[in-house]
Amino acid sequence: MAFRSKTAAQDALKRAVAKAALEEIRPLLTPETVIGVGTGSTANMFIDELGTLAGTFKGAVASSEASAERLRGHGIDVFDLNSVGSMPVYVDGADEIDPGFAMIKGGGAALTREKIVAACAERFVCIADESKDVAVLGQFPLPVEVIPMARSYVARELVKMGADPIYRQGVITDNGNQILDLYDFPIEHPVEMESRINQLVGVVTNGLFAARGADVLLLGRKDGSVERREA
Ligand SMILES: O=C[C@H](O)[C@H](O)[C@H](O)COP(=O)(O)O
Repeated sequence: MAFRSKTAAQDALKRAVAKAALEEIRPLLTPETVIGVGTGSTANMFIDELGTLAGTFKGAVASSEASAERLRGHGIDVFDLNSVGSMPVYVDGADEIDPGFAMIKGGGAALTREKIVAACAERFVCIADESKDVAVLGQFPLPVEVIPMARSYVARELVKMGADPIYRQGVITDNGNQILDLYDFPIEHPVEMESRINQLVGVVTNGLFAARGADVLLLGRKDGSVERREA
């Protein structure tokens, strides 16, 4: 998976929130601490910052093979989630976040592992540039990870729910599954919609992180500042 930002200016905002995230979690890091680490261009910048503290904490659980590789490249030990108990914090980006701290994630197809690792963390720190800050979720297409043989069935069911699912061709998730993206699908009630879509047979999970949203948002502003919001 290659993650790129559209502009150098956007990269600067992501770098600023990545640095802010490191300061946010620094007090939690002890030689016994394992933290959860997300996926994407913003998470990559966080991993690069985290690399400066490699050796001062135990390690990380990664939400994708790509992040695991990057963590190891910085000398950070990567643990299987099954060998780790609760983690104090999970740090990850988002494709959109609303005022209630519900998010759309999965633009990089890592949604399922992200949701699992986030579920095991006491706090979710979302790191994002201000373009991700929206009043209503759904401008960004909502990803739905499906078991390959169920793709057409799930797509038909999603159409009945008023969505316009598009198969993300050529993309296989780290779990060996496929992605349907729901375009032009404004989401007024994210908790209900997350649950409704997840109940379709063949859906592994969807990219709404609403029942378990973020706890802290670090938002990079165009003026170079980082705004901190807490749920
Ligand atoms: O599957 C990818 C993840 O959900 C990312 O956290 C999300 O797409 C945001 O990525 P980026 O930081 O590259 O905008």
